[in-house]
Amino acid sequence: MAVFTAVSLDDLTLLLKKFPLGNAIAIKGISSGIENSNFFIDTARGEYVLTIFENLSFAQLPFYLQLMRHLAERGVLVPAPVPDESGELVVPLHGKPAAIVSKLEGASQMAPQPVHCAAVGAMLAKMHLAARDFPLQQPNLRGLDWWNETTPLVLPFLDERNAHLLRAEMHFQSAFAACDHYHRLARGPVHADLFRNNVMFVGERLTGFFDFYFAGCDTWLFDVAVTVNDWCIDLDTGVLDSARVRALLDAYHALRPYTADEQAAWQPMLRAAALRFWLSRLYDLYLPREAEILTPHDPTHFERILRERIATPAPELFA
Ligand SMILES: Nc1ncnc2c1ncn2[C@@H]1O[C@H](COP(=O)(O)OP(=O)(O)OP(=O)(O)O)[C@@H](O)[C@H]1O
Ligand SMILES: N[C@@H](CCO)C(=O)O
Repeated sequence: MAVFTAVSLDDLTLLLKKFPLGNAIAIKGISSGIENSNFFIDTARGEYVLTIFENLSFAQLPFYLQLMRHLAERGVLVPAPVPDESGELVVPLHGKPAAIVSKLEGASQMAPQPVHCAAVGAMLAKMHLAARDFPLQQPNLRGLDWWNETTPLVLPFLDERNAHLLRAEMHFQSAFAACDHYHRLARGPVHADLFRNNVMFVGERLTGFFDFYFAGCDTWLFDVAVTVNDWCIDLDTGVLDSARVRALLDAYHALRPYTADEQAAWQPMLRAAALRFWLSRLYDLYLPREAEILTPHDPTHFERILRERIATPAPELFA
Protein backbone atom coordinates (compact mmCIF):
# COMPACT_ATOMS: atom_id res chain seq x y z
CA MET A 1 0.00 0.00 0.00
CA ALA A 2 1.60 3.23 -1.08
CA VAL A 3 -1.04 5.86 -0.69
CA PHE A 4 0.19 7.97 2.20
CA THR A 5 -2.18 10.87 1.49
CA ALA A 6 -5.76 9.99 0.55
CA VAL A 7 -7.47 11.88 -2.30
CA SER A 8 -11.23 11.55 -2.83
CA LEU A 9 -13.15 12.08 -6.06
CA ASP A 10 -14.42 15.36 -4.54
CA ASP A 11 -10.83 16.48 -3.92
CA LEU A 12 -9.98 15.61 -7.52
CA THR A 13 -13.04 17.45 -8.86
CA LEU A 14 -11.87 20.57 -7.05
CA LEU A 15 -8.27 20.16 -8.23
CA LEU A 16 -9.26 19.63 -11.87
CA LYS A 17 -11.11 22.96 -11.96
CA LYS A 18 -7.63 24.46 -12.51
CA PHE A 19 -6.56 21.98 -15.22
CA PRO A 20 -7.57 21.71 -18.90
CA LEU A 21 -8.66 18.09 -18.43
CA GLY A 22 -12.42 18.41 -18.12
CA ASN A 23 -14.40 16.73 -15.36
CA ALA A 24 -13.05 14.18 -12.91
CA ILE A 25 -14.55 10.74 -13.54
CA ALA A 26 -12.66 8.38 -11.23
CA ILE A 27 -9.57 8.11 -9.04
CA LYS A 28 -7.76 4.96 -7.98
CA GLY A 29 -4.78 4.70 -5.63
CA ILE A 30 -1.72 2.84 -7.01
CA SER A 31 -0.39 0.31 -4.57
CA SER A 32 3.26 0.04 -5.70
CA GLY A 33 5.98 2.59 -5.05
CA ILE A 34 7.59 3.61 -1.79
CA GLU A 35 8.25 7.35 -2.18
CA ASN A 36 5.06 9.09 -3.18
CA SER A 37 1.27 8.74 -3.23
CA ASN A 38 0.25 7.88 -6.79
CA PHE A 39 -3.21 7.69 -8.37
CA PHE A 40 -4.59 6.81 -11.78
CA ILE A 41 -7.15 9.46 -12.60
CA ASP A 42 -9.86 9.31 -15.21
CA THR A 43 -10.85 12.65 -16.69
CA ALA A 44 -13.05 13.79 -19.56
CA ARG A 45 -9.79 14.12 -21.58
CA GLY A 46 -8.44 10.66 -20.79
CA GLU A 47 -6.33 8.89 -18.17
CA TYR A 48 -3.50 10.55 -16.26
CA VAL A 49 -1.36 9.95 -13.18
CA LEU A 50 -1.62 12.20 -10.12
CA THR A 51 1.35 12.17 -7.74
CA ILE A 52 1.50 13.71 -4.28
CA PHE A 53 5.11 14.16 -3.24
CA GLU A 54 5.57 12.96 0.32
CA ASN A 55 9.21 13.90 0.79
CA LEU A 56 10.18 16.39 -1.91
CA SER A 57 9.67 20.11 -1.39
CA PHE A 58 8.01 22.66 -3.71
CA ALA A 59 11.50 24.08 -4.32
CA GLN A 60 12.94 20.75 -5.54
CA LEU A 61 10.11 19.76 -7.88
CA PRO A 62 10.49 22.17 -10.84
CA PHE A 63 13.77 20.44 -11.72
CA TYR A 64 12.06 17.05 -12.13
CA LEU A 65 8.86 18.22 -13.78
CA GLN A 66 10.56 20.64 -16.16
CA LEU A 67 13.11 17.97 -17.05
CA MET A 68 10.26 15.60 -17.94
CA ARG A 69 8.61 18.31 -20.03
CA HIS A 70 11.92 19.12 -21.76
CA LEU A 71 12.49 15.44 -22.59
CA ALA A 72 8.91 14.80 -23.71
CA GLU A 73 9.15 17.80 -26.08
CA ARG A 74 12.28 16.26 -27.64
CA GLY A 75 10.78 12.86 -28.33
CA VAL A 76 12.16 11.01 -25.32
CA LEU A 77 9.40 8.69 -24.07
CA VAL A 78 8.57 10.01 -20.60
CA PRO A 79 5.32 11.15 -18.94
CA ALA A 80 4.48 14.71 -20.01
CA PRO A 81 3.50 16.97 -17.09
CA VAL A 82 0.19 18.81 -17.53
CA PRO A 83 0.34 22.52 -16.64
CA ASP A 84 -2.60 24.08 -14.81
CA GLU A 85 -4.41 27.18 -16.13
CA SER A 86 -1.61 29.45 -14.92
CA GLY A 87 1.16 27.30 -16.36
CA GLU A 88 2.17 25.68 -13.05
CA LEU A 89 3.41 22.09 -13.18
CA VAL A 90 3.42 21.70 -9.38
CA VAL A 91 0.31 22.59 -7.35
CA PRO A 92 -0.59 22.20 -3.66
CA LEU A 93 -2.91 19.35 -2.63
CA HIS A 94 -3.61 18.62 1.04
CA GLY A 95 -0.69 20.90 1.86
CA LYS A 96 1.79 18.91 -0.19
CA PRO A 97 3.16 19.42 -3.70
CA ALA A 98 1.33 17.48 -6.43
CA ALA A 99 1.55 17.06 -10.20
CA ILE A 100 -0.45 15.49 -13.01
CA VAL A 101 1.40 13.69 -15.80
CA SER A 102 0.35 11.66 -18.83
CA LYS A 103 -0.16 7.94 -18.30
CA LEU A 104 2.23 5.63 -20.13
CA GLU A 105 0.76 2.55 -21.75
CA GLY A 106 2.05 -0.91 -20.97
CA ALA A 107 3.60 -2.55 -17.94
CA SER A 108 7.02 -3.08 -16.44
CA GLN A 109 9.09 -5.89 -17.94
CA MET A 110 10.39 -7.67 -14.86
CA ALA A 111 12.13 -10.51 -16.76
CA PRO A 112 14.00 -8.57 -19.45
CA GLN A 113 15.66 -10.18 -22.46
CA PRO A 114 18.48 -8.61 -24.52
CA VAL A 115 15.91 -6.97 -26.82
CA HIS A 116 14.42 -5.06 -23.85
CA CYS A 117 17.87 -4.10 -22.59
CA ALA A 118 18.79 -2.75 -26.02
CA ALA A 119 15.65 -0.60 -26.04
CA VAL A 120 16.51 0.75 -22.59
CA GLY A 121 20.13 1.48 -23.59
CA ALA A 122 19.06 3.34 -26.72
CA MET A 123 16.42 5.43 -24.89
CA LEU A 124 18.91 6.23 -22.12
CA ALA A 125 21.43 7.57 -24.65
CA LYS A 126 18.66 9.56 -26.33
CA MET A 127 17.66 10.96 -22.93
CA HIS A 128 21.21 12.04 -22.03
CA LEU A 129 21.64 13.77 -25.39
CA ALA A 130 18.23 15.45 -25.25
CA ALA A 131 18.93 16.84 -21.76
CA ARG A 132 22.22 18.51 -22.77
CA ASP A 133 20.54 21.90 -23.17
CA PHE A 134 18.28 21.57 -20.10
CA PRO A 135 18.90 24.83 -18.24
CA LEU A 136 18.14 23.88 -14.61
CA GLN A 137 20.80 22.48 -12.30
CA GLN A 138 20.29 20.18 -9.36
CA PRO A 139 22.93 17.81 -8.04
CA ASN A 140 22.21 14.12 -7.64
CA LEU A 141 20.89 14.30 -4.08
CA ARG A 142 21.95 10.65 -3.54
CA GLY A 143 25.54 11.28 -4.62
CA LEU A 144 28.87 11.18 -2.78
CA ASP A 145 27.93 13.94 -0.28
CA TRP A 146 24.85 11.96 0.76
CA TRP A 147 26.89 8.76 1.01
CA ASN A 148 29.33 10.59 3.32
CA GLU A 149 26.47 11.84 5.51
CA THR A 150 24.69 8.48 5.57
CA THR A 151 27.60 6.12 6.18
CA PRO A 152 28.10 7.06 9.86
CA LEU A 153 24.32 6.82 10.43
CA VAL A 154 24.04 3.23 9.23
CA LEU A 155 27.45 1.89 10.37
CA PRO A 156 26.28 1.22 13.96
CA PHE A 157 23.65 -1.20 12.62
CA LEU A 158 26.08 -3.32 10.59
CA ASP A 159 28.02 -6.40 11.62
CA GLU A 160 31.81 -6.20 11.41
CA ARG A 161 32.01 -7.80 7.96
CA ASN A 162 29.58 -5.35 6.37
CA ALA A 163 30.94 -2.38 8.31
CA HIS A 164 34.35 -3.20 6.88
CA LEU A 165 32.93 -3.45 3.34
CA LEU A 166 31.14 -0.11 3.69
CA ARG A 167 34.18 1.72 5.09
CA ALA A 168 36.50 0.23 2.47
CA GLU A 169 34.14 1.03 -0.41
CA MET A 170 33.62 4.61 0.78
CA HIS A 171 37.37 5.00 0.87
CA PHE A 172 37.69 3.55 -2.63
CA GLN A 173 34.88 5.73 -4.02
CA SER A 174 36.24 8.93 -2.48
CA ALA A 175 39.57 8.28 -4.21
CA PHE A 176 37.78 7.44 -7.48
CA ALA A 177 35.73 10.66 -7.35
CA ALA A 178 38.94 12.65 -6.85
CA CYS A 179 40.85 11.21 -9.82
CA ASP A 180 41.44 13.10 -13.09
CA HIS A 181 39.55 10.85 -15.46
CA TYR A 182 36.48 10.96 -13.18
CA HIS A 183 36.47 14.75 -13.61
CA ARG A 184 36.63 14.41 -17.38
CA LEU A 185 33.49 12.22 -17.58
CA ALA A 186 30.53 13.68 -19.48
CA ARG A 187 27.84 14.99 -17.15
CA GLY A 188 24.30 16.24 -17.31
CA PRO A 189 20.81 15.45 -16.04
CA VAL A 190 20.51 11.70 -15.34
CA HIS A 191 17.58 9.54 -14.24
CA ALA A 192 19.67 7.81 -11.54
CA ASP A 193 17.02 5.19 -10.67
CA LEU A 194 16.25 3.47 -13.97
CA PHE A 195 15.26 0.08 -12.61
CA ARG A 196 12.98 -2.45 -14.30
CA ASN A 197 10.01 -1.06 -12.38
CA ASN A 198 10.58 2.45 -13.77
CA VAL A 199 10.23 1.60 -17.46
CA MET A 200 7.11 0.58 -19.38
CA PHE A 201 6.92 -1.84 -22.29
CA VAL A 202 4.20 -3.12 -24.58
CA GLY A 203 5.71 -6.41 -25.70
CA GLU A 204 9.20 -5.51 -26.95
CA ARG A 205 8.30 -1.85 -27.54
CA LEU A 206 9.52 0.55 -24.87
CA THR A 207 6.76 3.05 -24.09
CA GLY A 208 8.47 5.20 -21.50
CA PHE A 209 10.77 5.92 -18.58
CA PHE A 210 9.11 7.29 -15.45
CA ASP A 211 9.74 8.05 -11.76
CA PHE A 212 12.23 10.87 -12.32
CA TYR A 213 12.24 11.90 -8.67
CA PHE A 214 15.81 10.82 -8.02
CA ALA A 215 17.07 12.58 -11.16
CA GLY A 216 19.90 15.08 -10.86
CA CYS A 217 23.07 16.22 -12.56
CA ASP A 218 25.74 13.55 -12.42
CA THR A 219 27.94 11.60 -14.82
CA TRP A 220 26.16 9.86 -17.67
CA LEU A 221 28.21 6.78 -16.88
CA PHE A 222 26.69 6.59 -13.38
CA ASP A 223 23.25 6.37 -15.00
CA VAL A 224 24.44 3.58 -17.31
CA ALA A 225 25.90 1.71 -14.31
CA VAL A 226 22.71 2.01 -12.22
CA THR A 227 20.72 0.71 -15.19
CA VAL A 228 23.05 -2.21 -15.96
CA ASN A 229 23.14 -3.21 -12.27
CA ASP A 230 19.39 -3.78 -12.39
CA TRP A 231 18.47 -4.73 -15.97
CA CYS A 232 21.34 -7.06 -16.76
CA ILE A 233 21.69 -9.21 -13.65
CA ASP A 234 20.49 -12.50 -12.33
CA LEU A 235 18.34 -11.18 -9.47
CA ASP A 236 19.25 -13.99 -7.07
CA THR A 237 23.02 -13.64 -7.33
CA GLY A 238 23.66 -10.16 -8.77
CA VAL A 239 25.85 -11.77 -11.45
CA LEU A 240 25.82 -9.92 -14.78
CA ASP A 241 24.36 -11.65 -17.82
CA SER A 242 26.78 -10.79 -20.61
CA ALA A 243 24.17 -11.01 -23.40
CA ARG A 244 21.98 -8.41 -21.70
CA VAL A 245 24.96 -6.24 -20.73
CA ARG A 246 26.23 -6.21 -24.34
CA ALA A 247 22.75 -5.46 -25.71
CA LEU A 248 22.27 -2.48 -23.38
CA LEU A 249 25.81 -1.08 -23.69
CA ASP A 250 26.01 -1.47 -27.48
CA ALA A 251 22.62 0.15 -28.08
CA TYR A 252 23.67 3.13 -25.95
CA HIS A 253 27.12 3.34 -27.64
CA ALA A 254 25.51 3.41 -31.10
CA LEU A 255 23.78 6.70 -30.24
CA ARG A 256 26.24 8.24 -27.79
CA PRO A 257 29.71 6.71 -28.12
CA TYR A 258 31.59 6.14 -24.86
CA THR A 259 34.96 7.80 -24.31
CA ALA A 260 38.28 6.29 -23.19
CA ASP A 261 37.81 8.00 -19.79
CA GLU A 262 34.47 6.26 -19.44
CA GLN A 263 36.05 2.92 -20.32
CA ALA A 264 38.63 3.48 -17.56
CA ALA A 265 35.93 4.48 -15.06
CA TRP A 266 33.49 1.68 -15.84
CA GLN A 267 34.39 -0.93 -13.21
CA PRO A 268 34.55 1.54 -10.28
CA MET A 269 31.34 3.17 -11.52
CA LEU A 270 29.45 -0.13 -11.34
CA ARG A 271 30.62 -0.38 -7.73
CA ALA A 272 29.51 3.21 -7.06
CA ALA A 273 26.07 2.44 -8.45
CA ALA A 274 25.78 -0.65 -6.23
CA LEU A 275 26.98 1.27 -3.16
CA ARG A 276 24.41 4.04 -3.74
CA PHE A 277 21.48 1.61 -3.45
CA TRP A 278 23.01 -0.50 -0.70
CA LEU A 279 23.31 2.70 1.37
CA SER A 280 19.81 3.99 0.62
CA ARG A 281 18.28 0.62 1.41
CA LEU A 282 20.23 0.41 4.69
CA TYR A 283 19.10 3.92 5.53
CA ASP A 284 15.43 3.15 4.75
CA LEU A 285 15.61 -0.07 6.79
CA TYR A 286 17.33 1.27 9.90
CA LEU A 287 16.23 4.92 9.87
CA PRO A 288 12.71 4.90 8.40
CA ARG A 289 10.95 8.21 7.89
CA GLU A 290 7.64 8.84 9.60
CA ALA A 291 5.67 8.70 6.33
CA GLU A 292 7.19 5.35 5.46
CA ILE A 293 4.69 2.59 6.06
CA LEU A 294 5.99 0.02 3.63
CA THR A 295 8.40 -2.85 3.96
CA PRO A 296 11.67 -1.33 2.77
CA HIS A 297 13.64 -2.94 -0.07
CA ASP A 298 16.18 -5.58 0.96
CA PRO A 299 19.68 -4.09 1.37
CA THR A 300 21.42 -7.47 1.10
CA HIS A 301 20.56 -7.51 -2.63
CA PHE A 302 22.90 -4.58 -3.22
CA GLU A 303 25.48 -5.80 -0.74
CA ARG A 304 25.65 -8.95 -2.91
CA ILE A 305 25.90 -6.88 -6.11
CA LEU A 306 28.67 -4.74 -4.63
CA ARG A 307 30.69 -7.78 -3.50
CA GLU A 308 30.19 -9.36 -6.92
CA ARG A 309 31.34 -6.20 -8.79
CA ILE A 310 34.45 -6.06 -6.61
CA ALA A 311 35.21 -9.75 -7.19
CA THR A 312 34.39 -10.11 -10.90
CA PRO A 313 35.18 -7.62 -13.66
CA ALA A 314 32.15 -6.71 -15.78
CA PRO A 315 32.20 -6.82 -19.60
CA GLU A 316 34.02 -3.79 -21.01
CA LEU A 317 32.00 -0.74 -22.05
CA PHE A 318 33.12 -1.17 -25.69
CA ALA A 319 35.67 -3.22 -27.62
N1 LIG B 1 3.18 8.10 -15.85
C1 LIG B 1 2.81 6.89 -15.50
N2 LIG B 1 2.14 6.11 -16.38
C2 LIG B 1 1.71 4.87 -16.04
N3 LIG B 1 1.89 4.34 -14.81
C3 LIG B 1 2.55 5.06 -13.89
C4 LIG B 1 3.05 6.35 -14.18
N4 LIG B 1 3.64 6.84 -13.07
C5 LIG B 1 3.51 5.88 -12.13
N5 LIG B 1 2.86 4.82 -12.62
C6 LIG B 1 2.51 3.59 -11.88
O1 LIG B 1 2.60 3.86 -10.51
C7 LIG B 1 3.50 2.98 -9.85
C8 LIG B 1 4.28 3.72 -8.76
O2 LIG B 1 4.94 4.83 -9.35
P1 LIG B 1 6.41 5.24 -8.94
O3 LIG B 1 7.34 4.10 -9.19
O4 LIG B 1 6.70 6.52 -9.61
O5 LIG B 1 6.21 5.48 -7.40
P2 LIG B 1 7.25 5.79 -6.29
O6 LIG B 1 6.53 5.86 -5.00
O7 LIG B 1 8.06 6.98 -6.67
O8 LIG B 1 8.08 4.45 -6.39
P3 LIG B 1 9.55 3.95 -6.14
O9 LIG B 1 10.32 5.08 -5.59
O10 LIG B 1 9.39 2.79 -5.25
O11 LIG B 1 10.03 3.49 -7.51
C9 LIG B 1 4.38 2.44 -10.95
O12 LIG B 1 4.85 1.16 -10.68
C10 LIG B 1 3.44 2.44 -12.15
O13 LIG B 1 2.70 1.26 -12.19
N1 LIG C 1 15.08 1.77 -7.02
C1 LIG C 1 15.27 1.94 -5.60
C2 LIG C 1 14.03 2.40 -4.91
C3 LIG C 1 13.78 3.88 -5.02
O1 LIG C 1 13.18 4.22 -6.23
C4 LIG C 1 15.72 0.62 -4.97
O2 LIG C 1 15.47 -0.41 -5.58
O3 LIG C 1 16.28 0.65 -3.89
